[in-house]
Amino acid sequence: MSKAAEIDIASVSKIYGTTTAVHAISLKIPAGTYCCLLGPSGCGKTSTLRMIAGHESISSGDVRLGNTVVTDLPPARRGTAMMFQSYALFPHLDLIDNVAFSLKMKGVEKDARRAKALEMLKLMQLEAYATRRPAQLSGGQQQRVALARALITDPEALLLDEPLSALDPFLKIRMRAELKKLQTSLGITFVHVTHSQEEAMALADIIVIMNDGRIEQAAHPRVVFERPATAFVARFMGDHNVISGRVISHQGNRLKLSVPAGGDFLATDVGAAGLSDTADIAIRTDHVRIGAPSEEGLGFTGSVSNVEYRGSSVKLTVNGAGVEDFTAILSDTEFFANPVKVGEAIPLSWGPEDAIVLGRLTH
Ligand SMILES: Nc1ncnc2c1ncn2[C@@H]1O[C@H](COP(=O)(O)OP(=O)(O)OP(=O)(O)O)[C@@H](O)[C@H]1O
Repeated sequence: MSKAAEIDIASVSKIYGTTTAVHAISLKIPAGTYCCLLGPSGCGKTSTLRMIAGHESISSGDVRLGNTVVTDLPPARRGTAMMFQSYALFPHLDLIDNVAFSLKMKGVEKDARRAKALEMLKLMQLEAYATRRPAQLSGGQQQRVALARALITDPEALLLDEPLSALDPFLKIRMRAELKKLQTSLGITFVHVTHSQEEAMALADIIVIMNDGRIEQAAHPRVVFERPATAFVARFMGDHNVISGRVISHQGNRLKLSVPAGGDFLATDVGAAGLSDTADIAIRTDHVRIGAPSEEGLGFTGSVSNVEYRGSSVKLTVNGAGVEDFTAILSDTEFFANPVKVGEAIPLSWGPEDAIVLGRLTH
């Protein structure tokens, strides 16, 4: 019953006056995918979403939905529905009529559209409020009405602009699960703009990480986490130590990096890099252990500058070998078996597969 559509974004740019907000991005979002556009404020996520929706003109390039080029189509003829961050509900209508509104415009008969609207409200756990007006709801409830209203049009793709940002933390997590369940049961393509790494990791089949109007990486969350493509992705997703230095040797898939006034580090080149005489490597914080390395370059000795207890884990910050604020996340069991203190000098190490060479975007 679902009618999902692939979204094909081909060399799409957005220029506002003298600002290029989106630089010729290309991306294919397969039909039925939950896609999160993730990145810092101003990176071009919302502009990209609004160009897919048709609420913003496309400066150059094309957007295709299924087999249709929608670049010049108005929003209502694209087969997409957008859920806005500002809920845009009608203040004088009750929830049922708000949600049923687009069906009314399509000429759907009253009982049928009200029944469908009530079904959508039930999906959002709002049936008890069906006869209220939007002003009698909390912000979070209003947002769920907006979601119900977008979905009632039976879109091929639902576009969501920061849909969870107005909700309190508990509701946010509950609604996050609801969104995923909804997307899975409807089977349609969701494109969801978010600032939150955690939200994107929890929801997405594809995370698209944007920076300064460009796509740094588009991949499954596990790939993004395990194989960040660039230093930006590794830093933005967190849980990696990113070290920059000068390349002193590169043999097979093994690279040796020298940090100015510091130590040498080994990393595995997984093929992403277009290497120059400098390189960035990423080391997973949760794969670092206290202890001497098995091989020179797979660890260093440094001074503990901070110890942070996190319940099931402990976060250590260590300075040494020319690296500031190197992070190691140890399990609580591991840490408390041999606790260390601030100011102590400790050896840290990791395995050859835990340090990878990062690529760089060529613009
Ligand atoms: N209507 C506009 N006129 C001029 N510049 C704009 C306009 N809309 C956005 N921009 C600029 O384009 C860039 C990208 O904005 P966009 O809203 O797409 O980013 P974003 O990643 O969604 O940011 P946020 O997370 O803060 O919403 C920013 O530099 C922004 O200032």
